[in-house]
Amino acid sequence: MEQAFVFVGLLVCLLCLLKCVRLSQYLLLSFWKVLPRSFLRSMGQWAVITGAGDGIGKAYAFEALGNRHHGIGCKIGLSILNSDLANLGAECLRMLDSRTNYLHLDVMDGHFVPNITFGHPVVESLRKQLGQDPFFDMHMMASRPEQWVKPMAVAGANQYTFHLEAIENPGALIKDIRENGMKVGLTIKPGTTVEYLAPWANQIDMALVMTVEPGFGSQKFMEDMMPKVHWLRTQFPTLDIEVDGGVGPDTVQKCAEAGAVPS
Ligand SMILES: O=C(CO)[C@@H](O)[C@H](O)COP(=O)(O)O
Repeated sequence: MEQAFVFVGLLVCLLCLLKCVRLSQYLLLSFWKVLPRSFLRSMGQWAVITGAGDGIGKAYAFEALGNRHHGIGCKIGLSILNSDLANLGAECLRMLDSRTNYLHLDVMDGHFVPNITFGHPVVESLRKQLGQDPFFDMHMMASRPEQWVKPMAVAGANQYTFHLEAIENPGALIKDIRENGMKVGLTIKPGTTVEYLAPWANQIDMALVMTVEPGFGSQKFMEDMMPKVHWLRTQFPTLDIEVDGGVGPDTVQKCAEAGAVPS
């Protein structure tokens, strides 16, 4: 008899716990406006980036590949770098219509990399045109990434990814990004050892492995960067890993097999 009471009590506790979890998820999705609902629902997946280097059509095909039953099962974030920048809003809408999971926005300052793209004013205009839902993943190829945290947050960025090579004190920058309501990404160039990410891996939301020299789209995928992805997956099984540069239908499987998608 006593055991029956204990069993019923445990069952009631389990049901209450389940209700609490569902209530907290509802509250998180309903009141936490920092991230779009669609992204909150997709949290915990893995991201692979492709530019439109081979034309947006091919990138769309790649996006479909990523979401079809090819066993890849990761998020696809199309880079806007190679799109028609004179029609950026329309190009972003086309990418969103192709069901890209998020938009990868490449910010280049002409100093950290030998190229210039756009800054927070463009981000603000895109946010106004595209609405609050699309997730903006900012790839900051800038020498002073600490300078742009607040302007990008105010403009409507959701994730702020900075280069380890560009900062003396990643911890302070990580703190500032979070205090400005954005997720934190940390990235390394092909020439940087992946182990340098380790001290920060538990403080960030995503690690980005560059598979091209940052600065330009349409470059050749550097397959020798895949051991970095494998190392990250092995050391940090739950960390979001993003691969960026020359990723497309012919290379995405290599990213997945290396660990950009959890086993
Ligand atoms: O950061 C970069 C280039 O520096 C990337 O985000 C590229 O924009 C990706 O374009 P593809 O290499 O896929 O064409």
